[in-house]
Amino acid sequence: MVRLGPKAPQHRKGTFTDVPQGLLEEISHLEQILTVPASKLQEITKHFITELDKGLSKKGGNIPMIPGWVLDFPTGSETGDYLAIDLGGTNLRVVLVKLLGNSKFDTTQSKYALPKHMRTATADELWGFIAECLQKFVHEFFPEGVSAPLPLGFTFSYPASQDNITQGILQRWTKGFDIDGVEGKDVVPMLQTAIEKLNVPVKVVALINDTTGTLVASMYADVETKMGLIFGTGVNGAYYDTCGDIPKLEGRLCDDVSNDTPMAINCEYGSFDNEHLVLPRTKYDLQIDAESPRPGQQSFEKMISGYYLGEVLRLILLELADEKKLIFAGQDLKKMHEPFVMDTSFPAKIEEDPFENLSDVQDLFDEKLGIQTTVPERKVIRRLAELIGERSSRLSVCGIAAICQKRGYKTAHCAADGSVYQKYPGFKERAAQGLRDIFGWADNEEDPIVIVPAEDGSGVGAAVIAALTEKRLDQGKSVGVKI
Ligand SMILES: Nc1ncnc2c1ncn2[C@@H]1O[C@H](COP(=O)(O)OP(=O)(O)O)[C@@H](O)[C@H]1O
Ligand SMILES: O=P(O)(O)OC[C@H]1O[C@@H](O)[C@H](O)[C@@H](O)[C@@H]1O
Repeated sequence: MVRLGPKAPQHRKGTFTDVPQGLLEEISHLEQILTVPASKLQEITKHFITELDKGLSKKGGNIPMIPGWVLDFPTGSETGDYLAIDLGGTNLRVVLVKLLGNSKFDTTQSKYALPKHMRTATADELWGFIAECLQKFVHEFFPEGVSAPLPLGFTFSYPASQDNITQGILQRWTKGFDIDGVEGKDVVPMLQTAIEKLNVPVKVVALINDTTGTLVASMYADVETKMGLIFGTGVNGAYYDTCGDIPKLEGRLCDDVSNDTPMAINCEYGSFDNEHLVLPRTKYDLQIDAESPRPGQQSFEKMISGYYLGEVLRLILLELADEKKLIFAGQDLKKMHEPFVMDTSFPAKIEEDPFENLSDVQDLFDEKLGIQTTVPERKVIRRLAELIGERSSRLSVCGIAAICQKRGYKTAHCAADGSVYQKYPGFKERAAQGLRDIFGWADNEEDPIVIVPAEDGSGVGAAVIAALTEKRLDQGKSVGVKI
């Protein structure tokens, strides 16, 4: 049988014969609560579809389903020079995009790690940090200065409501952010003020979510693109609906917009199942939620995204060591008690260890946590990382399947970005298997719906959306609700 598309990763060949019975029993319990069978994926997807519809209704629901005011498909012939910034959960990027037309583009970019304290800094510190990064970038790449302010596409990777493309009212912080004075406010004037304070010749012309940018950038380069996806610090999906299928926009659209006018939707589906009806949450997920700055929010994201995967592993290991005294006897666990001390590269590196004695895992725990591990303990650590990684990959595709079934896509290129998609070992193969388990495709055929690497959504996507917006404004067309 020839199976096309990625295959599930090879499990370790080693055995668990040297693992003590008590620990074996714990592992089999954890395998039970962390494994998501095909039937469960199908049940979750079914509920996901009703939640997507609810988000577009007048009444609303758990999933925000934010109209992104991108009312045209990219043609691939957009041209011009645009600046873009991308405020993600881990990094700030500044990108200069030259749209060359013919689906081609050239980018120049700089990446600035968000200072660790930024999640709980003041609003002025946040906007000031971004304006300074912009100032450095413009000084470096435009040393002679500019004749007119550079148009900027501002990619803001948080749920922001928009009545038009140059507005973004932050609904709530996610990914552990908790900065006062921003929620409920329009972030565009805040950034523009900070830019003007430093006399940086830049004007914000569009506010974009990174996932909408991913959708548009990928469609600019590949017309088969049906959705943009982020599996990074956070998780999200974006796709094009049509204005006539968005009940909550009824009576709010301008005359130049008809029922079949496309509308990019920033789903913000990290909040899926905040009512806890279908997701198989464990006590570790409940603890992460309770201890987060926004308990009760982003239930789906907290089970699967980059910001949290290492934390799930840490909580389980801590329970096995501290409470059950089954591992790390006599070790100093002080470091391991630090919340979020394990970022997602931790389980990723554990799953990547190619050695049967897991010597890379030994080094990781020794260097990062000061913990000496035995071979049986490392085998348990490895199995836990596999369970957490596989659960994330499989749950992650429920949003993809729900959008495809809602829109009736029989085939699709689903453009994905983010470090978990790009770097987490086995994510791609496990995600592809999850889609097969949901759709039950025949074994001897190519997968009709595939996850493909996205184009640079927060850079090129922001530039293409800025170009589409400028074109609409030049034609006197609307880019927001009826005033
Ligand atoms: N090797 C890795 N494998 C999987 N995830 C990783 C790896 N290294 C870092 N990460 C996670 O990826 C997330 C950063 O995602 P990325 O998409 O690069 O940034 P952003 O979310 O700011 O756009 C962080 O949560 C980090 O824990
Ligand atoms: O690119 P990042 O930082 O991983 O963000 C992914 C998603 O993270 C979610 O928490 C945000 O609400 C979304 O707006 C965002 O798209």
